[in-house]
Amino acid sequence: MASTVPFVTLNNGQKMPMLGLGTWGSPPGEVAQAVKDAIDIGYRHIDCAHVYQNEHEVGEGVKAKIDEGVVKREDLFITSKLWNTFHRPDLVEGACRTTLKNLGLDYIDLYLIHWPMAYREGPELFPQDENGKTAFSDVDYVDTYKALEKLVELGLTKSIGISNCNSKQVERVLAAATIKPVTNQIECHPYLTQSKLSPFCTERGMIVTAYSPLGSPNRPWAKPGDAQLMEDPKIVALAEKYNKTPAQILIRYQIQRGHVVIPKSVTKSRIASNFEVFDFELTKDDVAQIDTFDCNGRLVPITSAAGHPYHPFENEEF
Ligand SMILES: NC(=O)C1=CN([C@@H]2O[C@H](COP(=O)(O)OP(=O)(O)OC[C@H]3O[C@@H](n4cnc5c(N)ncnc54)[C@H](OP(=O)(O)O)[C@@H]3O)[C@@H](O)[C@H]2O)C=CC1
Ligand SMILES: O=C1CO[C@H](CO)[C@@H](O)[C@@H]1O
Repeated sequence: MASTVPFVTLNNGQKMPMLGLGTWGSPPGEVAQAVKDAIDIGYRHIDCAHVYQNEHEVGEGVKAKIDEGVVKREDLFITSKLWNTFHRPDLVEGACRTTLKNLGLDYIDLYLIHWPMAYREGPELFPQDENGKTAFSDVDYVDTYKALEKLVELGLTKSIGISNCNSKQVERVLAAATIKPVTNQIECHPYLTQSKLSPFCTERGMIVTAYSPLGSPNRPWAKPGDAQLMEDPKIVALAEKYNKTPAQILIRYQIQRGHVVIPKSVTKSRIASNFEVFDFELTKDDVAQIDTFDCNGRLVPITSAAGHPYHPFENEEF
């Protein structure tokens, strides 16, 4: 029998498992099996997105485990995200229904605005102008958020939230929200600890979901010679101290900060070992030491959207 994961209670009372399976870059032909393995191991939370272009296969994995009777739909917490080309309020419901169709579900548990920047509406996920630059749209993410609220009323998603929003953007959404965002899903790991944005969100009743917690070694723009978080001697030393793997230290670090964490893997042994993080505790001093590794080392800077008026990491306070 698989072990269970602790939950956080969201600001609407919904329970969210603190550990989930990431699916960005999980390839066709592998991701359905990864989802099935994860559910067998005990994962109950899957992080998806339309732009990952694999929701159909994620859904196959989920369906297989529901059909086998391993889990019921209500045991699972499935997140998806609205891509940047669907921010115009009249496109939001259709985009969510497409995701539901791909996943083979009647509802999702959480729907996020993936980024605050809107891109030109149309069939391409990464539209470009005549100069090869990302083509923007001027839709305000607050208007998009108001359209997400309607999805809750329609029963298409239980909760809604935001992703990649800086503190000013969080404030703007909160000021307009009738239904509060439950989370801000943001990059978080020892090289980018989010020491200001994390408490800023939690003080406002929003959970932080930490993405790229292992340092996203397979991000497509990684260059040879880039620092590898899991190979950092300071993390390796902590792993040796606790007789754990570097990945387990990095996942546990997030959990002890009260963050939800969504490491990605398509490797069964790693999916399993990444789950073995509830049988040990980092000392307060070790958490504080990891906090000092921050070097503003952002791994997902979305430079392709440079110059967008809503780019969250340009001229941000935090
Ligand atoms: N909201 C947003 O804008 C974003 C959200 N995300 C979400 O967060 C998830 C996680 O972030 P992501 O950037 O994918 O990166 P992670 O930090 O989770 O790293 C994933 C990589 O680490 C490898 N890995 C996993 N476990 C281990 C292990 N125990 N030992 C060694 N290597 C390991 C995986 O390899 P392998 O699969 O081959 O085992 C994969 O290459 C995403 O998949 C996505 O769901 C991510 C980025 C942006
Ligand atoms: O979640 C993410 C990973 O994939 C996207 C691009 O393909 C990123 O923009 C995004 O942050």
